[in-house]
Amino acid sequence: MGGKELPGVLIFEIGGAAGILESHVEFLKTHFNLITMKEFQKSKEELHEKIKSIFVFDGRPLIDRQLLESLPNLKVVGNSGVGVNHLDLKLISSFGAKITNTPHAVSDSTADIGMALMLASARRLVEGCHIAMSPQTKHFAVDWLGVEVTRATLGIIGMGSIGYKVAKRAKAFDMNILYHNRNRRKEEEERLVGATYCKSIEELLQQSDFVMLVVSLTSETYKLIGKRELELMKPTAILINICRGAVVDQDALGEALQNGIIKAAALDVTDPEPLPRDHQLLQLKNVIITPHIGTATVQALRMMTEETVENTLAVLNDLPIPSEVNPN
Ligand SMILES: O=CC(=O)O
Repeated sequence: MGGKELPGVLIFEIGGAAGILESHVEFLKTHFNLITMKEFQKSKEELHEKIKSIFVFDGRPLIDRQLLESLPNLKVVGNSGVGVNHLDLKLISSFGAKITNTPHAVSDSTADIGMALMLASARRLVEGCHIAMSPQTKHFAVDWLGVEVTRATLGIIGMGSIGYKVAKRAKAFDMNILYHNRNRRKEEEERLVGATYCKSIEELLQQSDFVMLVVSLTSETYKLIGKRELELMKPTAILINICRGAVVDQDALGEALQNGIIKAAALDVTDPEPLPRDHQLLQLKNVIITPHIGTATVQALRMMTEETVENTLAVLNDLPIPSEVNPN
């Protein structure tokens, strides 16, 4: 006779850019009855009632009131990734569903991208690459110099799990580490030996050679770095953003880069993504932009899926939830 029915999980699709990886499907199917948005849209209420969870990957499926109203037994929305700014947390929790995310899975890969962008910008890797690979190049004439990250001062804004992993990596480069966080992180300071807490962002901005943004996007961090903050930075400083584009006032950043207020910027995130093709940041030589690839590794994706499964099973089985997001 048939065994216990697996809980239904709504997913956007299998494969494609915002879909569950084909290679993860077998593992997921051992725990859940996966229902794609296409199947869901064609289905009747009976199937809606089976859905206990939604897996959100790369911001999809979009969760609005209409979708929530059609899922009477929804218990949990499991976001793959740490940032949840694309979810209406209050709305979801008003339907009695919990929200989870995957902070552990993403921290190494995102910290790696932070270091990669910092090094690439400091050593002008992208410009160098174009010269070395251009069909026009006859000999290597490079009329600029990079700067070294070794022994430079790195200011990290946001000392969560990603900020901490960045700091650990920066230690290996003998960098002097400053950090700002809403709350001082004494435990991290002890483990990092020598990392200095800056109570004010201003102090960090004034002293840093590299400023790395690693905060969540909230109403408090929206355009946290604007004209005033950029003007506090050294003219030789480089800004690296690996969290969310809207943490920076991009118009002010474009102006600052054009007018020599800061030296360069390296961004894995922009607002919107991608930027309109005529955006001023795309015209500047002292900017590197990557297409939000902080978590785009084989390992991170596998761990994100595993962490989402653990969170979801914990909610469904009334067990302690490893990573629950507070809707407030
Ligand atoms: O952007 C990536 C994440 O939020 O994990």
